[in-house]
This record gives sequence, structure tokens and C-alpha cells, in this order.
Amino acid sequence: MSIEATDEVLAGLEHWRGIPAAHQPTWPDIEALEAVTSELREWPPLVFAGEADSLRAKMAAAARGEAFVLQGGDCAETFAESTADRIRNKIRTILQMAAVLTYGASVPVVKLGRMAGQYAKPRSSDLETRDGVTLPVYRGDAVNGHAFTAASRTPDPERLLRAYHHSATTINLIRAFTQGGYADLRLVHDWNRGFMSNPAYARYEVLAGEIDRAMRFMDAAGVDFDALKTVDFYSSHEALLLDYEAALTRIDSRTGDPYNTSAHFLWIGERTRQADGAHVDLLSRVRNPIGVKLGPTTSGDDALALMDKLNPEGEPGRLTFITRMGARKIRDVLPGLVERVTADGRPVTWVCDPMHGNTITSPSGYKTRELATILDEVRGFFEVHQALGTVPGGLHVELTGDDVTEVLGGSEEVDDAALASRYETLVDPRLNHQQSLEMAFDVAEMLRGN
Ligand SMILES: O=C[C@H](O)[C@H](O)COP(=O)(O)O
Ligand SMILES: C=C(OP(=O)(O)O)C(=O)O
Ligand SMILES: [Mn+2]
Repeated sequence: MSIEATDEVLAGLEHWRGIPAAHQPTWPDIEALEAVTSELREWPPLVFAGEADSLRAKMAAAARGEAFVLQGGDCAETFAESTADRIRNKIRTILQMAAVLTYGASVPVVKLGRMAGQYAKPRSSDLETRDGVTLPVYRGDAVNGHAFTAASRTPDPERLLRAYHHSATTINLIRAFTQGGYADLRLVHDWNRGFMSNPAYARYEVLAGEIDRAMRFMDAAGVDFDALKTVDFYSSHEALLLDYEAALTRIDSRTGDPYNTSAHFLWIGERTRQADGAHVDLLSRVRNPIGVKLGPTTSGDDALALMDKLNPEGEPGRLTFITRMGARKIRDVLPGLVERVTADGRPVTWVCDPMHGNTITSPSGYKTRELATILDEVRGFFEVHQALGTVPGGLHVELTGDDVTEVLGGSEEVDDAALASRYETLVDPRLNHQQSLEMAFDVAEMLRGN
């Protein structure tokens, strides 16, 4: 039997249209946009409501300290790079990190890709000027092209259809890799052994040796590794383009409740988190687990207003606060926020994004971040939660599985001169494969209280 949504629920899903929405593209042809969204409404969901429900339960476990969330992927996915190799490398990196963190945390790691839909970006400025020529800024492949020409930078709603297709092929490959044997723990462990064979990482030898012994113990004790071959791997992106997100919002026939079927987990960005804003309104009406980015200016009242809107009943796992304070501020700003939220009593899952508060311009002019500063914010996150007796529930990272040079530092040091050699991101700098694994070893030590 299929349960239909009530008229009130259906009307509610249109409510955001009456509220000004920040960071939406100026589409030149509204009729073309409407034609695209009507088409999208007819296309199949990319994820299923039941999967979003199981992720919600896992996010709830992370809030209680019974799991740890690892959310990672590009700042902005691109159509050109949604290739099998790039996707596989990202999945492999996240699985490698997860294996190390599982050992460090002694709890399951909830794996969430910033993948299969991360195609739209909020930007600081609407315009970009190069050599005296001013054009609209690049807003992600779902909106316009990165090439600096008027034609490419004009928002084109047909790109929403391409974003859907690239999301579908990406999630298809994610499902194939994570259900088809590629996630075999023995294989993942061997990849990490390869990483450790580089003398640059000698300082992680003790931890790596322990993991190795744990694997041999499991083997000797008769653990069925074949049964561990498949892992749950969820998709997520910033719910920014409301026309797209609304078109992928569907009624779950099991319950009559709306779900956003463009991804398992959606988050609201720092720039669009106004409690009375259109983004919060639309996401308040779907049942998926939801995140909100909280920057250093977030007040306790802001956080409580978001809880009132997005999780009034205090359902476990429904709401994640992804803090991105900056390494210099986190120890000052986070405690007050955590105390206010904790005093309220409704649960939230606390996740640390150590990327977005630590962006700098290098002397040679690249938008970059330093690995040491990123790790310092994660350390601050753990310190604050440990001091307050609350739970550091996870990590949110911009990373790639490739050997790019976008973030400074690491044991195989990337310096300012090296940034030019493989700086490929179109928006924010990502940890490369080695830096990501180094972070995992470092955070595993933090999780164990070292
Ligand atoms: O990913 C986050 C933001 O979209 C990004 O940092 C904005 O970058 P900008 O300040 O270059 O516009
Ligand atoms: C836009 C992003 O972050 P924030 O909203 O925290 O600035 C992002 O995660 O890429
Ligand atoms: Mn970013």
C-alpha cells in the first residue's frame, strides 16, 4: 500500500518559494529553468528513503560516541573529473582513512562522501575580474562553466540535468565499489601498509604496527573477512540550489513523508543557515539527516533557533552541527556554543570541519591551507569536547584521492613553490591522498587520547 502526503505537507514543500533565498544563480531564462525542473521531477530518486533512515540512526550513534563520522570529498566536484579513476581514488582514500580511524576510535566509522552531487558553490563575490574583464563568478558545474568567457560563465539550467546524471553515475560506482569487494578490509589494510612503507611517515609506526597486530589477531581468531567485504557508504552535498533540491524532494510511499532524494545527507552552508531563510525552510520539511555549518560568529541563540526549526522534537541523528571556527578561534568560541546546546537537552551530532576556517593566501597567491593548522583545529575540537564531557562525533574534510598540491605542509612537504605543480581545484584547496592518510593517523591518535 502506498501512503500519500497530506495537502498540508505538499503545500509546505512550496513554502520556501515565498522566502528570499541567498546564493541562488541569476538564471537568465526562467522558462528554461522551469522546463528543466519539471523534467527533473519526473526522474527517479538517486537514493532511497530507507537508506536515509539508516544513516540517521548511525548519526545518532555518533552523537552518543558509539560511532565516528568521516565526511570527505571535493570542495566542488566537476563533470570533467567524475571519471572512474578519480572516483575510485576518492573512495579508496576515505576507506583507508576510515580503517585507521576505526582502530583509533574503537567504534564504527560512518562513511559519507562529499560526492555524487557536490556541484554548486556559494561564493564571496558575485563577480570575478581578470585583466580588466569582469564576468559572473564560477558557482559550480551545476550552474556555469569555469572557463573565463561570458558564454561559459552565464548560468545554464541544462547543467542541472547534467549534475543529476553525473550524480547518478557517481553513486552507481560508489555502490559498485563498496558492495562488490573493493572495500575488503584486508585490501584496505594493504594499501595503508603501502603508505607506511614511506620513511616520511615513520612517526606513525607504533600505531601502524598495532593495527597490523590487530588484523593478524582477527585472522587467527577466525574472523570472517569475506563478511566484512561490503561497507555502507553514503552520499552528501550542500543543499544550495533550491530549485534542484525541491525537484528531487519526493514522498516516501511507505510513510507519506517527504525526503530529499538527491543525497542521503544534506547540509546547509555557513552562508545560508539563517533560521528564517529559504534553505532552512525547505530542509526542515524533509526527513533526511541534516547538517548545518556553524562558523565563528554563530551565537547560542542562532544554534537554538536552528534546532527549533530543524529538529523541534529532538530526534536523535536528525541534526548535525558541523563547526568550522578556525584553529585560532575554536578553543574560545566552541565551548559556549556546546554548553548552550547541551543545556537545551535535544541531541546534536558534533562534527569538525577544520578546512573552511583556515583558508589563507600563500605568498605566491594561491588560495591554500596549512595541514598543521587544520590539525590544530581538530585538536582544539577534541580538547573542547573532552573538557565539557560532550562527544566529538566526526570529521568533515575537503580531500581528493590524487596527488594534487593544494594544501601546504605534510611530511612529504608541499611548500609555496610546489603549489603551482598540481593545483587543480576550482574552488577550495583539498588534502591530497598522502595528506589525508596522515590526517587519519594523527586524528586516530587524538581519538585515543594521545
Ligand atoms: O567552499 C566554500 C566556499 O564556497 C568557498 O570557500 C568560497 O570561496 P570564495 O571566497 O573564493 O568565493
Ligand atoms: C561552502 C562550504 O563551507 P562553508 O559553508 O562552511 O563555508 C563548503 O563546505 O565547501
Ligand atoms: Mn569548500
